[in-house]
Amino acid sequence: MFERPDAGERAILVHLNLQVGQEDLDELKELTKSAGAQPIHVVTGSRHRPDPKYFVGIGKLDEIKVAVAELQADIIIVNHPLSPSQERNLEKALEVRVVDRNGLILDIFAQRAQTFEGKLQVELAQLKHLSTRLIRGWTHLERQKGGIGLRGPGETQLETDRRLLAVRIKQIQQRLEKVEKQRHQSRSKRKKAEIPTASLVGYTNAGKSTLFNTLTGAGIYAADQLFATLDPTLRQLPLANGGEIILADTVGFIRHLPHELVAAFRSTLQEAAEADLLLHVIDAAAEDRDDTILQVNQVLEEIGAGKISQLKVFNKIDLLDDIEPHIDYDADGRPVAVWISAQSGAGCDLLQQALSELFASSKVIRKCYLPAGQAGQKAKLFAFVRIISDVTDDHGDCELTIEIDKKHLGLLKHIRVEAVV
Ligand SMILES: Nc1nc2c(ncn2[C@@H]2O[C@H](COP(=O)(O)OP(=O)(O)OP(=O)(O)O)[C@@H](O)[C@H]2O)c(=O)[nH]1
Repeated sequence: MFERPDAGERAILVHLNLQVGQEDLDELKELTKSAGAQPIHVVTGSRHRPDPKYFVGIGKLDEIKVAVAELQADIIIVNHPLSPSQERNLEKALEVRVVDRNGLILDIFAQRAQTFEGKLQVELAQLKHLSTRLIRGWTHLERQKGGIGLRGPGETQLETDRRLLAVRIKQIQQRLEKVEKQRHQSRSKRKKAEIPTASLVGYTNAGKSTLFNTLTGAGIYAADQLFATLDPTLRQLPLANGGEIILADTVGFIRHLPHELVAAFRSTLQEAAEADLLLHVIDAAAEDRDDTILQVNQVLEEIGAGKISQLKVFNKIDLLDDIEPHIDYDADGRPVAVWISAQSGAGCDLLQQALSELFASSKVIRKCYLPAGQAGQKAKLFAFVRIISDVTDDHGDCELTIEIDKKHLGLLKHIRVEAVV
């Protein structure tokens, strides 16, 4: 497993201007801090194409070597994906640990994951990342083995490591399958109960968890670090119109989220893909605000959630001078954006109002069958529903077509009911 950087680990960042696959240097600094390390120096350069052996050129390698010695760096973080052999060659040449951008993001995810499922997902992604980096003489698994019965007779170090990895990967996959099944079941139950779901999505650090907490009063971990949330958390949220929805907090998005992570978090992201509404939380004060909106929409496309309707939530307006909380409506009078501060709570009542408006049409038509002798049930129903038709036959059995608010559907649970489209 990865050893994660201890707090304050001194990191030199390496960032090249390449013709393709350009990454953002400021974001790398934020990611480094999120991992608990301290960016002490940046080495930049330009290359037409990465060097196959070291990723950087020989001249740049020397420059990094000098910086490592002078600044007593503990780790090099390269702002690009490295091949396993490039990572190894760099470590050998520089004699410090080298992590690429994907490894860094995996490390942050590993530190943040809080629930059982999140931890399993991260471990799986890490092991897969590691399995591509196993070579003869590689001793990262040294700590994990050595237990009696763990090493087979005549196995080389590499074979043992490979075998242990494969066993662990399989174990985790099996456990994840179980958890995913449970999540699927709980989603189907919610669907059956016709409780609409809204998922909070947004660029990492936009303020999703803070908003989730403000709206639902839950004590979820929110920190000024990227990716504070890795596990979706579900809460019931009563609306101003008397209805209710399920609110789901999801993992923070980021540009070029490593593919192994998208795969690892498939079930978590599925929560967003199956929502009735996406609350797209945006840091209104961020300089690259429009770009983050595009990046999030791109990830949503990738996970099959591109067509779900969105309510944009422009957050952190307390950091802007001239914006008061308000709702933006489209030409049809449908709320499309709400401007709020999740931290101070300003505008959260407007967000509630917008949600009530969006979920206002919660009435459904149902056909119910009441056997004779259940007049009491009928009287109860009359108080909550609009009766569209009421036919009683010779035996006293009754067939009713009713319009009922989704939130009162529970009243029908002891009666035979058919959905009427
Ligand atoms: N000034 C200000 N800061 C806010 C507001 N809302 C959230 N923050 C801060 O922004 C930072 C990120 O908030 P989170 O709620 O953790 O963000 P997130 O989108 O859940 O982050 P990830 O888990 O990384 O996806 C924290 O330091 C919050 O205190 C706000 O309305 N105003």
